[in-house]
Amino acid sequence: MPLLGCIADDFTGATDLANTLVKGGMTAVQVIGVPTGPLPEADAVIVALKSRTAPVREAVAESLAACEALLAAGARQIFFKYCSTFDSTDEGNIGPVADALVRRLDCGFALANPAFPTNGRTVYQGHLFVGDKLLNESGMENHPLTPMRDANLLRVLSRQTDGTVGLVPFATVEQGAAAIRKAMTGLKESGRRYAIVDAVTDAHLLAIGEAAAGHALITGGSGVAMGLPANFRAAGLLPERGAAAAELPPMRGHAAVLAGSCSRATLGQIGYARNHAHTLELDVLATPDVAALQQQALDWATDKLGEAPVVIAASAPPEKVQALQARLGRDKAGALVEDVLAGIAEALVAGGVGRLVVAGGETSGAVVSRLGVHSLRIGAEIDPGVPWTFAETPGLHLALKSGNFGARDFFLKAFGQ
Ligand SMILES: Nc1ncnc2c1ncn2[C@@H]1O[C@H](COP(=O)(O)OP(=O)(O)OP(=O)(O)O)[C@@H](O)[C@H]1O
Ligand SMILES: O=C(O)[C@@H](O)C(=O)CO
Repeated sequence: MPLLGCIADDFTGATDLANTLVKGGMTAVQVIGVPTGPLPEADAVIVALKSRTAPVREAVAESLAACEALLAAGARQIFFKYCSTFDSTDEGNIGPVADALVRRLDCGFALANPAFPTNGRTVYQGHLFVGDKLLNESGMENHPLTPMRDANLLRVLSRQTDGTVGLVPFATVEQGAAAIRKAMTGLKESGRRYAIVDAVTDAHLLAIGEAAAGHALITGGSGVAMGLPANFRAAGLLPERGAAAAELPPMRGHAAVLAGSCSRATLGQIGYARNHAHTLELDVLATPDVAALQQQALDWATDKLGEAPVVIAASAPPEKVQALQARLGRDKAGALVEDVLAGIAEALVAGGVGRLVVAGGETSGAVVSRLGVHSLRIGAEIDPGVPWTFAETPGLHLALKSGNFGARDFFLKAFGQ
């Protein structure tokens, strides 16, 4: 029976959350899509959806179905995981999904906190920063699917919900769990449905987690989950598991990287790989043809597969992404690239790749679905927010890298190179 039931709006976000929980000593399994059968045994079950950019009704329906499955399995608390850069549009999907979960759980209130200080995401006076930049000046304003042009999370969330949004400010968070709990209760009693809670350090996140021990629903990035294992331990529900929580079978097979993220971090990692690994950059704008791009990649990779990774990227800088979107439309452009990379993944795995890194949440969703992966067991962390995972079917080690995560050498470091 899971202690914590999680609903993640994309696949890399799901592994990021699972990673945090495993580091906190919980076992965690990521289930792909709304579960249809019994849930796997783990302290935390994370249902990974591809709902971040889905139509609102679909995102809400799938999230509610996931919630039902988690509650039916006995989950004591529900966690709605979204991106640490609050990726969404004015239509949703963070607000509508959170609204539906608040109603389903009849809790009237939930905190909202995307902070992840280790990866540079902090929230101060309700404003989200990426490193030393406001969200809307961080590169996220150019995101292909969810451009973020406002750093004020009270405003951003207010546009997506029919409820109201309050703030638990830095000065309160600094005072610790009791003060945060009191402030959240006050906001709930005054009719606020959400509280954006400031957090600049991990200590803040631990205090927020402690303050939310009794909450039916928590919403946020993986950071705010840091404090949750301690709550279950304090309640006598979670034994000490230590490193055993992160054990995976031994790695085997060739190594490969597929990149579909166009984030600054991923573009930097591709730049590094260009000089340190076999790297192919597909020009989707020049050849917007799924079969031709797949053939090009597979012909190129065939004599290069081995211990060292081959890196295949469709990623492009903002002007090229915009040009393809102008030609095909935003969704079609994204879907075409996802289709290309999913097909390449399928052929690479059939050709002996057993260790695969995928960069980008939407991209990971497309690849994992194509490979017929049902669930992922979470292993050790490579870089903050990105663990190795193991998929029993088809017997593959996968690392699903959030677009903006990982050091410049991530694509080599993942394989110990
Ligand atoms: N050259 C390109 N032109 C247009 N769209 C592209 C191109 N390359 C990739 N894309 C699309 O951009 C989108 C990138 O989203 P994805 O979620 O994979 O990355 P991300 O948003 O950086 O990662 P994360 O969600 O983990 O933060 C995908 O839909 C992908 O297909
Ligand atoms: O929170 C994050 O930044 C990531 O886990 C993510 O959701 C990227 O898609």
